[in-house]
Amino acid sequence: MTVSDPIVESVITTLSRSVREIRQGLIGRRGSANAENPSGETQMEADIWADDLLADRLSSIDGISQYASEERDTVLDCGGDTSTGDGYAVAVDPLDGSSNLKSNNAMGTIVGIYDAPLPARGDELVAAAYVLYGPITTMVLATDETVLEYELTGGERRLVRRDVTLPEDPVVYGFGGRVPDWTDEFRSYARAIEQEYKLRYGGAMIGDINQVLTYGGVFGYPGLVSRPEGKLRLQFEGNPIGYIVERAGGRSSNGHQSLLTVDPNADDIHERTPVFVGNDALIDRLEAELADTRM
Ligand SMILES: O=P(O)(O)OC[C@H]1O[C@](O)(COP(=O)(O)O)[C@@H](O)[C@@H]1O
Ligand SMILES: [Mg+2]
Ligand SMILES: [Mg+2]
Repeated sequence: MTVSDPIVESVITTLSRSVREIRQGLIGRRGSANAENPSGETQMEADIWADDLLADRLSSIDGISQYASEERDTVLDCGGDTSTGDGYAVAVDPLDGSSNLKSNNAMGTIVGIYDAPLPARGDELVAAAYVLYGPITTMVLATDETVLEYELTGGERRLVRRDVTLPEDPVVYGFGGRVPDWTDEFRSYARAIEQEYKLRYGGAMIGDINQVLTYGGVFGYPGLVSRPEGKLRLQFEGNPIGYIVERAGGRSSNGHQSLLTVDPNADDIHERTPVFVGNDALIDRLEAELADTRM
């Protein structure tokens, strides 16, 4: 099944065709690159390699005017002018959860396609997708029309689920950050959720989000006492995941409002944000618990 927007279709086709190579290329690149990304995190060899590969391929697509990623300081200009509506901007987390390379656990790739120059609000997304490198490789793609799940084999994508929707009865939860570093308000929310649902936390957001989309529930990486802005990045992680979960009938939040309505810091493409996504009722409860912490 192809997407009606030809630029989005080109990005998704290019991503699908690159995934086998990325997966194969992880072998031999599990070590640290002895370098830091702009967020100050140690980069793995595979982070840099996957970023170069995706930058090269996505930036050469007709209609893509900007490429940005977690692994590079600045936005890459690819021709065209996003501000005049001439082309889309792609924001990429080339490998999500790359610290899982060491222990050989799940990882992902995230792509947000914005109809605005970066950094942009999440409601400027026209599509977002993630690839999950699990026992099999799958991709979830959200557009304004629907959410689709594909299996990726041999460079091709095979539709396995149409109109992906969060199940109504939530089952799982997963929260990041060390418990002593949680705020009192978030801890109180987490304690209640723990009594009701099953813990699923794998150290790669994409793996955990895919569980939420499959079983229903809530994923969160909260603001911490030591780092109120949290860990995840708005442009590369929060917005695309918020868009996918909202399109699938759930909600996203930074603790107080939908991630898609947050005005980005124009000077910081790597801005971090608390991220919460999941079933409506669970995000409502979270926002009620955090209401008094609004700045
Ligand atoms: O190790 P922690 O603190 O649990 O953090 C895990 C979180 O950080 C991330 O790995 C951040 O993403 P990157 O690996 O792309 O930097 C998320 O995928 C995951 O949810
Ligand atoms: Mg990530
Ligand atoms: Mg990453």
